[in-house]
Amino acid sequence: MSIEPAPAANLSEAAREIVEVGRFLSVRNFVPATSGNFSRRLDARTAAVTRSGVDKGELVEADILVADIHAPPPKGSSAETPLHLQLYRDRPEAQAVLHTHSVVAALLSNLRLAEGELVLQDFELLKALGDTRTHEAAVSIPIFPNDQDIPRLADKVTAMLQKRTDLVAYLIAGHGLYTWGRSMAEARRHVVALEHLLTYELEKMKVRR
Ligand SMILES: CSC[C@@H](O)[C@@H](O)C(=O)COP(=O)(O)O
Ligand SMILES: [Zn+2]
Repeated sequence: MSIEPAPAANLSEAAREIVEVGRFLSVRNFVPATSGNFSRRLDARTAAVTRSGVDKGELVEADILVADIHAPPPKGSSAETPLHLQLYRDRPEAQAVLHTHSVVAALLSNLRLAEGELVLQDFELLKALGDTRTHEAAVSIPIFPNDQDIPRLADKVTAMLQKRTDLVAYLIAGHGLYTWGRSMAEARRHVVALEHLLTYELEKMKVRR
């Protein structure tokens, strides 16, 4: 049975969810310094997105800006806003998008970039991702080379999302993780589960050396 998407949020609910998730991810060291950015869909046309350059563990409501998903990003919003808006266009069911910068996401994506993807398999925790129901599933996480040209990177991600309807996340090499969900709770669960799964994968590489 698939999970019903959470209803779109009003701006103050969305801001509260974003501030809360920022604290949650920051205490786990998933968004060091001013890294990471978050968003929450408001309706079919708009999303709330974090301001650029602030510590994402110390967000306040005024750091949450409203973006039109079909228009250029609002002034002052995250440098990576195009990656969020593109996801709301490509995945109508997406209600929240979270971007984190953990050590394991940056390191493993660097080490495995040449493969173009990580295929996660044989872990019980895979069942925390989307509609995955068994550890026997193979969950693919594409890895894109890092790029300071965010619109160009967003175009590459869009091309991938159009081909692959099964995706729940992607990595940017040496940079971090993007994941999304049908609610903020689901997106947050994806971050936590993926952090563990990436750690398992990295440990597996050490054991096999
Ligand atoms: C502090 S370096 C990280 C940034 O370059 C970027 O990748 C990032 O995640 C945060 O950018 P921001 O513009 O604050 O949303
Ligand atoms: Zn980033």
